[in-house]
Amino acid sequence: MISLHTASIDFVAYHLCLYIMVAPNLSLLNLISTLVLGEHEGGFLKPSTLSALSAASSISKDNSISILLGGSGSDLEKAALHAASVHPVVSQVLVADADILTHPLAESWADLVHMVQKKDGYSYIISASNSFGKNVLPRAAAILDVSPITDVIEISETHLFVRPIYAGNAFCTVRYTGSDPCMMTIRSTSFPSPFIPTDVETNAAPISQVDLSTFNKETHGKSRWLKLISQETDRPDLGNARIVVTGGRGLKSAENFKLLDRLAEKLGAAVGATRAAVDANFIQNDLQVGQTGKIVAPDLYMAFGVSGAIQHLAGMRDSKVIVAVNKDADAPIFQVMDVLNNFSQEILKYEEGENARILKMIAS
Ligand SMILES: Cc1cc2nc3c(=O)[nH]c(=O)nc-3n(C[C@H](O)[C@H](O)[C@H](O)COP(=O)(O)OP(=O)(O)OC[C@H]3O[C@@H](n4cnc5c(N)ncnc54)[C@H](O)[C@@H]3O)c2cc1C
Repeated sequence: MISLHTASIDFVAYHLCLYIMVAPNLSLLNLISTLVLGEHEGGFLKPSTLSALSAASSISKDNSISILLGGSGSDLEKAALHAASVHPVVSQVLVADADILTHPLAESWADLVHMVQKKDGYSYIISASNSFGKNVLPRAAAILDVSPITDVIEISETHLFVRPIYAGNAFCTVRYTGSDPCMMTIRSTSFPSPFIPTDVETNAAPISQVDLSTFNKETHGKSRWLKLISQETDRPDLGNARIVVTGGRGLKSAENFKLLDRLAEKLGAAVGATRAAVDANFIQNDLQVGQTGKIVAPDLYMAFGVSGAIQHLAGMRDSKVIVAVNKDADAPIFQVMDVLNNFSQEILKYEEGENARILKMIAS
């Protein structure tokens, strides 16, 4: 039985009335909240997650941003501390401590995202457009019954986004009209992170554990983590390198590709390749740049024996300065290059800025 005292009815009526008067103005309060799917390695957030944060912070300055981290052990704890202090835009860090979340398996991660969203009701869920985000986010979106927007390169308004189509040959402006959450993957190269860690003591965001009591680890058996095969290298990561030297089929052999290695060594650059070079076994496929490879936007991109097919340009056309070395004057790469293959002459002409210094260094 429910019995309400008249005074309490007055109290409820008063507050209901107050709510109705205030409700139309709720939009002015701008209650935007964003969940960023965080990746970490060695106890630090990966640069791709910093870019996702940068994108989240560009939605609105009143955005309350949470980072979701998964995994276990000391790496997770350290990464949570890093996330909490990486920048004041981070409002909280959510930590899901479970072994199954250590690896980027889509089934378990998508279930986690679904669970967190059901509890906290975010307006946006953002991930970098890399193998992790491309794997997890669409699956989570399907479970949440919303349509994700992929490869966002610009956030024009809170629900207006720009993304490339036709392998980067056209840009499409998309308005999201669906219900919350608006889910998107962003191109890291379009949201460079200006974040530097803040003072851990004074600016750390709160860290909370995600309640995993309803997270059924047994239902995630459709895929299984086997192992990670990675090459130990001192070179910068292809996706984040400031300089990339790329070889195409024009290099003609794996032996000639080693010349690129030596150049990359000298410049502190990453080596890239075209699909034709990969298919010809000149180099391993994780170095492929392009539509079906990595997307890069370094300060300097040097293409040796690369024709410049649209599928390749899709992965590198946002590079700041493009140098092309090719014997065919009609090669499409010359439509996007800044410096011609007649090296030494052009280097002399190219007088300005940091890139000129780099080019002169190559020439010497
Ligand atoms: C669905 C799809 C996805 C694809 N995804 C990608 C992708 O992600 N990345 C990618 O790169 N490609 C991709 N491709 C392949 C792409 O279409 C091209 O085939 C490929 O990029 C060509 O590579 P290339 O420039 O090395 O080879 P080629 O087109 O054979 O060009 C070789 C170039 O070397 C030059 N050359 C030859 N000898 C010399 C010399 N001695 N000195 C200087 N220059 C010389 C030639 O003039 C020529 O321009 C994709 C294709 C499809 C259909």
